[in-house]
Amino acid sequence: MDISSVLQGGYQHPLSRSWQARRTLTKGMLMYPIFITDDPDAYVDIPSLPGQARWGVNRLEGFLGPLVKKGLKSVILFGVPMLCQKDGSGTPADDPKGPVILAIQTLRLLFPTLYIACDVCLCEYTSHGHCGVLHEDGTINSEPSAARIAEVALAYAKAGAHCVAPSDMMDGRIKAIKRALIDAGYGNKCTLMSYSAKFASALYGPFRDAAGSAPSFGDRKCYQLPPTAKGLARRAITRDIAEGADIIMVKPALPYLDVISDAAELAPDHPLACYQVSGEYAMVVAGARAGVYDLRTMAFETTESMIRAGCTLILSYFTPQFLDWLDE
Ligand SMILES: NCc1[nH]cc(CCC(=O)O)c1CC(=O)O
Ligand SMILES: [Zn+2]
Ligand SMILES: [Zn+2]
Repeated sequence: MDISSVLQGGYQHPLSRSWQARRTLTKGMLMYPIFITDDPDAYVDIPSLPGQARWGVNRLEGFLGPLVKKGLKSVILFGVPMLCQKDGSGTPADDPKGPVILAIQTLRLLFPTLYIACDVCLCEYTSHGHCGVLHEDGTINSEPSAARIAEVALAYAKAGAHCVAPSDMMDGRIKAIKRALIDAGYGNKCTLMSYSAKFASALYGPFRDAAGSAPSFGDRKCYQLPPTAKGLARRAITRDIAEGADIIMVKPALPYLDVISDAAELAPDHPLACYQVSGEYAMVVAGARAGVYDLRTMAFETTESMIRAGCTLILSYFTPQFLDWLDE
């Protein structure tokens, strides 16, 4: 064989093959999404998200204690209110007795080393189920939406969140949140992670089921990006950097690896997150159950593809399993 043809043959040992990775998955790269509900003793399985549940605040110690021992470094909280009175501006989102604020305070006390991020959105708390404040005709009213989102983000920062992550997609919200954090003295206490390139995806189904946050009319296509919108995604990433985002996120992950790679090029000096969303997780689990592949192999393959594309942080429902797998 000609020398110039030799490629694989030079790396016959598994260790030398592992050196082909520019970066490998570590526990610190994983952020675990968890659902907090307002019945403090609740533990309710989510059938469309196998292995995931809605948790009451009193259950968090038993749920997360063993994971923190295994090396869990960060979580992102989603509020799932069942008992509250929803309204047009999502008033329960920053209720000081609401599940998210109580969970932040509880987790800070229980696990001093755990990094606590909070999803910030109105859809779980609005009567119409949309992510912002609406005009009378049902269209998004951007300015009051951004102002309201900033109010909620600041309340989470004041409760002790290390990171706020707006997933609403309203224009101008990154600037509004950064301003609100700085003006209230939280500019150097709280990270701002923007769901910058969030696409209108069919893969959010299990999440909406889990969070009870499906819109009561219409869809989210006017504020989430069309799946074909490579250019709009690039503009959103550039805009959010200019508006003060500390971390950029792409969501979903696997069908949008090119966008992750674009983000790595547009924001080379920022941490870059991606969210392997509920439907992606459910697909990987369903395929394994159908015998298409081995679950662990596929979980690693999908996650490593995101790292290869440029991510430094992955929001993953597989986090508890990876804490075991990465020790083996
Ligand atoms: N703003 C709500 C929100 N925040 C995170 C997700 C999706 C997460 C997942 O599917 O795992 C969604 C759903 C949506 O926008 O409809
Ligand atoms: Zn929302
Ligand atoms: Zn959200």
